[in-house]
Amino acid sequence: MAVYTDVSDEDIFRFVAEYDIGDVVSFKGIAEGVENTNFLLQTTKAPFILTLYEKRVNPDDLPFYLGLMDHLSATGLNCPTPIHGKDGVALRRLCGRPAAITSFLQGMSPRRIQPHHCAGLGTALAQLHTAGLGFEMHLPNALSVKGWRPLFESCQEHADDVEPGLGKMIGDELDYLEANWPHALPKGVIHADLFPDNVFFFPGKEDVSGLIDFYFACNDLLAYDIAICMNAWCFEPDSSFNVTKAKNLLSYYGKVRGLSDAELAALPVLARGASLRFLLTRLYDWVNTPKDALVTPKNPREYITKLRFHQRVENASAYGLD
Ligand SMILES: Nc1ncnc2c1ncn2[C@@H]1O[C@H](COP(=O)(O)OP(=O)(O)O)[C@@H](O)[C@H]1O
Ligand SMILES: N[C@@H](CCOP(=O)(O)O)C(=O)O
Repeated sequence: MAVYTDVSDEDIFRFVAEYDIGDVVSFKGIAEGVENTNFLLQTTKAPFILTLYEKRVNPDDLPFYLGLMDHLSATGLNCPTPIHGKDGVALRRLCGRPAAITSFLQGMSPRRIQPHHCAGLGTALAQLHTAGLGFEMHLPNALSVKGWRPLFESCQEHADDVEPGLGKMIGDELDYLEANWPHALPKGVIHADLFPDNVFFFPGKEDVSGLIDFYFACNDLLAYDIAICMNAWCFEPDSSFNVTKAKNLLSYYGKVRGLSDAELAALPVLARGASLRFLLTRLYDWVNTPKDALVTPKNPREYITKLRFHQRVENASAYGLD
């Protein structure tokens, strides 16, 4: 349950009066999500999402996230549009926290991922990367290769509690990635957390209906975002890699934004990096989340398996490309 901050009826009536979005009809907490507090807000005009930004989001980064959603919406990408108050301001405060209202997106995240979902994802991801090229603000990725070692050092002593030998495995992998990271690949705005829960489809339709949760978005290598998606979408529940899903993701991406030979060649190392990034944040949460916390931490072991798979990959043909 991710409602960390309680908002009273009086608070919400007062807050909504600062906008031109009609009157409150209903207002309820959303259980899904882990980072922020989200409410579904129905007014006399439309449904909206109200988000209160919790401790893990750096308030200094919020103008980037909201500005990016404004920018992407203006290009026609279907993502939450920040709603500006009567004074023109989108980022406000509610119950002591930074807060914003965004448009509500119709659609559902897929429960059982099928190969056609990965095709739709590939198209949507390339459209996002292309649309992001015109966005002028800049936010470096705090969770890219430079950030991984300090993150590991903050939880290293507990790594072997998750799996014996994990500390050494991560240390060796960090050495490899720091020496081989492909810094010169094309850069731009990436979503950086485009897991199935952040991608909506209409039932029975192949195209993505919308993308949400831009609160890890940043500037980094575009192909690194593809590697994150490959990990999140192309492994089966039994941990096997589904090459058809990967092929769909990569080939539909390539129809919108062509991938260079250098990007394709770098996919195995990028996929190793993407595995390590989520292994580390999950390991950190695993050892730092109190037993009675509202949200159950995600299992780091899933990303140990994914990392091992990519360590054995020699080139991008393992991902279904000729
Ligand atoms: N703009 C939106 N339109 C529709 N539903 C949304 C929107 N934003 C968030 N949600 C709902 O709220 C849930 C949590 O949102 P998310 O941004 O993933 O939270 P967190 O950042 O805390 O992980 C989503 O799974 C979705 O059900
Ligand atoms: N996708 C991350 C956790 C972040 O979750 P989200 O609800 O903000 O998308 C993971 O799987 O480790």
